[in-house]
Parts: sequence; structure tokens; C-alpha cells
Amino acid sequence: MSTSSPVLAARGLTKHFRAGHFRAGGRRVNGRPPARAIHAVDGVDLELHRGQVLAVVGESGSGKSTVARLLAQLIPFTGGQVLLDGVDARVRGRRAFRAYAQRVQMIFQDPFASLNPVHPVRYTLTRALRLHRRHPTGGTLRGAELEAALTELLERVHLTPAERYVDSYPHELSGGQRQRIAIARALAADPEVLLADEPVSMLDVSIRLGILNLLADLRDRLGIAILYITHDIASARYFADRTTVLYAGQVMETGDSESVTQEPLHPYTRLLVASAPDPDDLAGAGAAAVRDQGTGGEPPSLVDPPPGCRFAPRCPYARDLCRSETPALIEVAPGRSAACWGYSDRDDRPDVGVPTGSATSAGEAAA
Ligand SMILES: Nc1ncnc2c1ncn2[C@@H]1O[C@H](COP(=O)(O)OP(=O)(O)OP(=O)(O)O)[C@@H](O)[C@H]1O
Repeated sequence: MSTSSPVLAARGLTKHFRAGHFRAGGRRVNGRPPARAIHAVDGVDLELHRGQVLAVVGESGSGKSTVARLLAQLIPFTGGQVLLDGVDARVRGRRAFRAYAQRVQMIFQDPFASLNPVHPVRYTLTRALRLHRRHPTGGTLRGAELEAALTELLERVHLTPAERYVDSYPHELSGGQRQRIAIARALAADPEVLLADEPVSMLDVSIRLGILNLLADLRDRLGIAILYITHDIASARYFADRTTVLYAGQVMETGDSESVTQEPLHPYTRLLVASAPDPDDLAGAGAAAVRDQGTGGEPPSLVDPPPGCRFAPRCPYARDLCRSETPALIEVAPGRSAACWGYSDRDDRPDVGVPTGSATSAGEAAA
């Protein structure tokens, strides 16, 4: 658990997208189609600290990308706050956005789509440098200073010698090299935060590790705070200091990556860990129970989601309480929380089979 104050934080971050025009059954209200909302992200809290990676993991549709886009302020949020160094950082207008983007940069999943194929690397990086940096004498970055900055950027992402890459076009580069260019473009701003939305999922398995190691290097050498969005909990264990598990737009569990992946508290995290391909991602009896008792089924509809825990329909331990009231995040051990009634002191709590070796039992947790 980090004791420093976060560079970027979300408090109660909420995003409801407007959806179709009819209630189920097609009824109209007052002759006008009722507005329906997709509760893509609901009340999410998270913190990014300098020199640390936070992984946000979850299945497809759990709201991971929306969280990243909200933190990048590429889309407006419906509720909650984004805080930069503790200060409300909601941007209004282009200038404020540019100032924010100088400090908080995003890397996208698809390096093939995120680089313009008609421009060489030099053009892409020069544009980014000119947007964020000035020539020492003022004015636009140019000449020897520009060349030095281009070389330095390419070296930072380990594309050396720089002159081999600087005049290349995207189609001349591999997927991994393109993602390195996308990372270099983000670094042109000298950001304090990198929001990486599934940065390796479209890359060949053999080169994923290289990109994750590069990001780890930027975290360690430059002290950048990194948000790592992934559906692969095994890579979160390898790469992230802390991990937050998202399900149907809500945080289910958060803690240091080792504990979350090795001793998952929330039944949903146990399911994720149990279905991870890496045999090292063991999980104890809890995961086996989740797997054996079957948790088939789909995530709930995010349009007008029902009350209670959103995982309850798939949870083998769910009781009436889980289906009727939404559990808040409960601190189960220092720095470890789970949004599960099983860790509450309620008499009607479910018995979720607290994992062996877990820091506390349900009773202690609630004390
Ligand atoms: N612009 C939009 N308009 C309406 N609904 C949206 C929009 N963007 C996302 N959603 C919905 O919000 C929910 C969360 O989507 P999001 O892309 O954040 O999930 P995800 O966890 O990143 O999934 P994936 O891993 O498949 O990218 C989904 O139900 C999605 O359909």
C-alpha cells in the first residue's frame, strides 16, 4: 500500500451513456421515448501513484476502457470527480484540455489504428513535441534541438539507433515497434501519468513482454504513474503493483497485485483467477469452488441494472442480501478491499469461504 498522495485519482467516477429509446416491451412514456442509460461505470474510486502501475482488470464490457477514457477526459463524466494532485481537474474547453493532456497521456490498444499511415515517424513525433515543448529561445522546437528531442524520444522507447526508425512509415514497422512509437508520442509531453488501454492485447504474444518491460522501465526511471487496463489478470500480477477488479462498471476488489491474484477475496476475482490460463495463477479452494459450482452466465444488463451486487446472479454464494442491497467496498486487510457482503458483519451475510491465509476472517474484517 502506498502512503504517498496520488497524482491522479477518481472519486465516485460515473458514466451513464444514453441508450435506445424504449423501455423493455417498447412502451413510450408521455408519448416520448424514455431516455435509458447504460450504467457503464458506476461510482469507481481509484488512485494512481508516482512510480507505480495500477492494473484495472475485468471481462469485456466491464467498463475498463470507459474508465481510461474518463481519466483521459476524452469523454465527459456523468458524476464523480477526477483529481490531479488532489485538485478537481475536470476540463472545460480546449486550453484546459491541452494543459491536462500535458500531464496525463493515453496509449491505445491498437497501434495500427493509432498511427496515421501516410506520415513517417518523424512527422508524428515532431507534431507531438511541438505541441508540448518549446525551443530554448522560445517559439517552435526546431533544428538541432528538434533532432536531439526526436533521438531522445526514440531512445527512451528503445528504438535504436534512432536514425533507423525516424524516417520510417508505420507499414514498415512491426506491431511492437508501432506501439513503441505510440508510447514515444505520449512521452513527448513529459507526462506524469500514462493511461494504457490494453497496450499489448493486439500484439503478438512473443513481443508483449517487451512492451510491458518498457512501460515498467518508464515507471522506474521516470517515476511515471501508469494505469494498465487489461483483461489478463496474469499479466497484472507480473506487471502491476496494485490491481483493481472491475465488474459491470463497479469495483469488486482492490489491493496489491500479489494478494489479489494469489488470494482473491471476491468470488468474481476468484472466477477470473481460476479461468486465467497461467497455471501459476493458482488461487486456493475458493477459486476451485467457484469453478466447480459453476458461475456460468453473462454479466448483467447495464441498462437499469437491478439492485444488489451486480455479480450476485453468477455468484455461487449469493443470498437474498446480495440480491437486494449493493455492498460497499469493505476493507478486509490494510490496503485490501472487497465489495462483498461476505466480509461484512451482517448476520445474513453469505459464507464466501474466506481464502486460507487471508489476513482476516469475515468477523475480524468487520470489527
Ligand atoms: N459510446 C458509447 N455509447 C454507448 N455505450 C457505450 C459506449 N461506450 C461504451 N459503452 C458501453 O459501456 C459498457 C462498458 O464498455 P467498455 O468498452 O468500457 O468495456 P471494456 O471493459 O473496456 O470492454 P472491452 O474489454 O471489450 O473493451 C459496455 O456495455 C459498452 O457497450
